[in-house]
Amino acid sequence: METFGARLHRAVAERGPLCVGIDPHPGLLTAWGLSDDVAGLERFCVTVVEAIGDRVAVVKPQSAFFERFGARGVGVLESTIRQLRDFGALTLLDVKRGDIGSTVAAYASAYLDPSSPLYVDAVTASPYLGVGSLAPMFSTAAEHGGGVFVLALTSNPEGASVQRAVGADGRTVAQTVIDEISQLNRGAEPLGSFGLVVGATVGGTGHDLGSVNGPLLAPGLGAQGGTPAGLRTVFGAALPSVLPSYSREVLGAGPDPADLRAATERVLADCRAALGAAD
Ligand SMILES: O=c1ccn([C@@H]2O[C@H](COP(=O)(O)O)[C@@H](O)[C@H]2O)c(=O)[nH]1
Repeated sequence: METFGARLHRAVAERGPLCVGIDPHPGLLTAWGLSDDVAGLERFCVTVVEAIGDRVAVVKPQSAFFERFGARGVGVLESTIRQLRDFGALTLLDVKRGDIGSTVAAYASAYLDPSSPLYVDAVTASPYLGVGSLAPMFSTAAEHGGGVFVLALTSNPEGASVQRAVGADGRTVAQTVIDEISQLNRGAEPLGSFGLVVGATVGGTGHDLGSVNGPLLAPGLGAQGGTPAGLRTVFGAALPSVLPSYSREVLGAGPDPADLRAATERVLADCRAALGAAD
């Protein structure tokens, strides 16, 4: 079975270093001329998937925007995930789960077990009950070729007070997370399956990302003010492992599929240039 790291490595080589988020904000539904209900949600998602699902390496639905419509919204999430798979995109569900280990095991079944209706290639996870509490996600991901992206240095300004707090061993909370994930990826080729979330907005933080050997998801580009040119300051030598992620910057170009594709091509070209990736 091919690991998530290997599948991601191949997808990025084929389609380029880009993740596009599906974040159906109420304001975007309105701007697209859609109703702020399940029918509008469904039309929004089908439009995005049909426009860019066959050309982006990773697509990241944001669970919150589906959950706000209850069971029917989650139904749309399920069908969106299935359609993305049919279009050949890797699916990363941004759901930021974390809990005590026995509950994390249930989250792992929900998202990383291929028999689940919400099965995706990878999820985001929160480490604030301890990275070790996420062990059931790591083991389920490893068993089924999935991936987990753990929050390290988030793009929002409030994150720093927790993530950059210094522990008794002199390391920040974020560096502890980085080091534990690096350990999980040790020896993996061509890339580990366990990633980190590091916002494109955080600037130079002095954290050592050089040994992660896994993907570094960089949200915060575009709408939150992060720029591809700024990625070098954030990631330094780890730049080749960065997976830049945009949501509103691309989605705001809709609803015309040609405009969504043009926005995707534009940000991809910017990211390739910033990462020094080949066309
Ligand atoms: O540190 C983080 C972690 C996750 N996100 C999520 O990414 C998108 C960003 O959307 P934009 O429209 O491109 O700002 C959104 O789903 C966040 O929940 C993040 O922004 N920062």
